[in-house]
Amino acid sequence: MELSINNVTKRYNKGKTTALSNYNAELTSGIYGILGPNGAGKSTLMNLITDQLKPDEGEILYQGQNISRMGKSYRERLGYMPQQQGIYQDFTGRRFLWYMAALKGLPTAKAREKIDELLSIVNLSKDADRKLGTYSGGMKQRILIAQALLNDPELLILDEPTAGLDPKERIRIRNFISTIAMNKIVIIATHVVSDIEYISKEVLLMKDGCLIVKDKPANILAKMEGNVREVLISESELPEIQSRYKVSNITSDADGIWVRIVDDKPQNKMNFRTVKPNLEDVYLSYFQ
Ligand SMILES: Nc1ncnc2c1ncn2[C@@H]1O[C@H](COP(=O)(O)OP(=O)(O)OP(=O)(O)O)[C@@H](O)[C@H]1O
Repeated sequence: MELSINNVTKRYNKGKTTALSNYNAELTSGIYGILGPNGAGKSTLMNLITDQLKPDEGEILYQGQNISRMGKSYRERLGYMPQQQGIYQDFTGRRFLWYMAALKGLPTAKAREKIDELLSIVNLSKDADRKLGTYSGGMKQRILIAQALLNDPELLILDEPTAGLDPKERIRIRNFISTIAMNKIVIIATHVVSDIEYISKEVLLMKDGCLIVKDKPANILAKMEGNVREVLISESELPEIQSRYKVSNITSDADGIWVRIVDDKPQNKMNFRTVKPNLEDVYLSYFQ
């Protein structure tokens, strides 16, 4: 399986806004985390990969073929979970999956088998006959993932799969995604670092429509080694630290306030100690 994004540029507003600029990436099976702040171009990239938008320049190839020319044979291989918008509140979970199976053209016998299997995988068998309007945020996200899996996709696109969820639900969704990712290209767009930190084969950092980093999380973290520090300070020192450094975390305990900063050469006499970087630190160093 191979998805190639070749020199793709996408503009809006009659060319005045460049949402994606000369984007290049090769993706093979595994989980890819696309990380970037609001407006970085993640949704534009998702819409291009799902062939809902056409590039102004460049092309996207799946197994060497231009996806725009593959039409139905591409859609049959694609599963897409869009950002959660008004989902059919009066449908039960099961009816929603039947409806989506019909839209995807699944034969009835295959749909029946698949719907039961997926309801069980996303742990909604017991709630399948309740209306979606009564589902929690996490249950809605899980039924949306289930619909994206109805056609056994080779390519699974998840746009902000944990939006609006509490930390417990977020962990559950993240673990769930990593269990269904076998033999697929899974692309997760998010601005929540913890969604992808431990499950991604590669992380793609996006800024202003450009791909600025594409690498394994371990390699990205290795490059930050030595640049993340902690220091114990008193409350009165906090404003100066905050104005001088990129602060990635503040915690207080009985001894004072622990501040975590990202900086390669802190110009301060304080007792900084070097700590192991995490992806939050990386995100901060690029996006603050
Ligand atoms: N339909 C549109 N018309 C005009 N400009 C658009 C349109 N869609 C997106 N843009 C602009 O393109 C840029 C990239 O937007 P995009 O929605 O792809 O970013 P994003 O990373 O998905 O952001 P978010 O995390 O907020 O969803 C932004 O400057 C945005 O304002």
